[in-house]
Amino acid sequence: MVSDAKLIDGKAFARRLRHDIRDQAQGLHARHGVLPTLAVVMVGEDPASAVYVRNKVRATEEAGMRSVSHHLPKSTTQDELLDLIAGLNADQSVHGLLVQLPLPEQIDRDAILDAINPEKDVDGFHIVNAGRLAVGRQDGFIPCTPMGCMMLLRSVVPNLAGLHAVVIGCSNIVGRPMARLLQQAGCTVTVTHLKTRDVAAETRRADIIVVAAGHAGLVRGDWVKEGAIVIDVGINRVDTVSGSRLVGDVAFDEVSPRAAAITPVPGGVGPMTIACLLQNTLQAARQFVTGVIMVE
Ligand SMILES: Nc1nc(=O)c2c([nH]1)NC[C@@H]1CN(c3ccc(C(=O)N[C@@H](CCC(=O)O)C(=O)O)cc3)C=[N+]21
Repeated sequence: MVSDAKLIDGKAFARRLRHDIRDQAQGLHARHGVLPTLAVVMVGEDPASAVYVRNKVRATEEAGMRSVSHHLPKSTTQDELLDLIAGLNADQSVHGLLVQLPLPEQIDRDAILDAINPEKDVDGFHIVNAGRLAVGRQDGFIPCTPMGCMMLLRSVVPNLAGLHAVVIGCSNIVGRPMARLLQQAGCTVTVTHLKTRDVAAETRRADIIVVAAGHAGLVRGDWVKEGAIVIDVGINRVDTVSGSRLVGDVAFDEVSPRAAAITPVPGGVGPMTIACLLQNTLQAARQFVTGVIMVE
């Protein structure tokens, strides 16, 4: 691809971050004998989830950390999954723990997320960590995708204070935590959702647009103010004549001439999500070490 100053290279940013994390993980191991460890639990056979889980495991090991993965059949009951989580919560050698979503329909997602020890909740999906973020406390885990988006935004504009940000989508995983983080960074934040009357009217006023709608090509050229920064969280697989490819929620060819900076899909937010998962796993291991030192 031609080098383009406005393209935000999430892949390169994530590579550097993973390199730093590797150094820090080695330091922790050398000083305290603690090898940061991430447990990943997957239930069922969702092919996209299987790819993500494999990528997470590989990235964890490449960063010099340990990974433990558990793959359970689609027929797993909620109680069986809760038992596994209880065991991983109690396992002192495991610092970070995540359950890949989505889960099969017989399992209540919230019951599972609530069962994870919040101090191991490296996805930041536990209600306690969501609550910490909601009230502006700094001691929780921040969900990986919004954390990665903030890093990419700050790489373009270090000081976001006073900017108007529009977040499209209000899921607990991306939109809501994203809005909190932008607000804490001093942005004026609008969150649009399915009931919003005119999403384009909102985005046209935005200095920053973050879209996590899961709708290929939703954001069109004329939705975007000249000079805006556009962060595309969408990952949609679309069929082409020669197979399929990944596209975001932004009509990239229309939007990129107008934007001051824009993330591509793939190679934008996705790689940052995984790098931030490693960052949270390192944080969990550090907090484990601090806790051990405090009780000694
Ligand atoms: N408990 C849980 N935590 C998650 O963090 C979680 C989850 N469940 N369920 C599914 C989503 C999705 N997700 C992605 C991570 C990396 C890429 C990524 O690296 N994408 C590459 C492309 C990958 C490809 O080619 O398929 C890119 O955008 O460049 C994408 C998506 C994490 N998720």
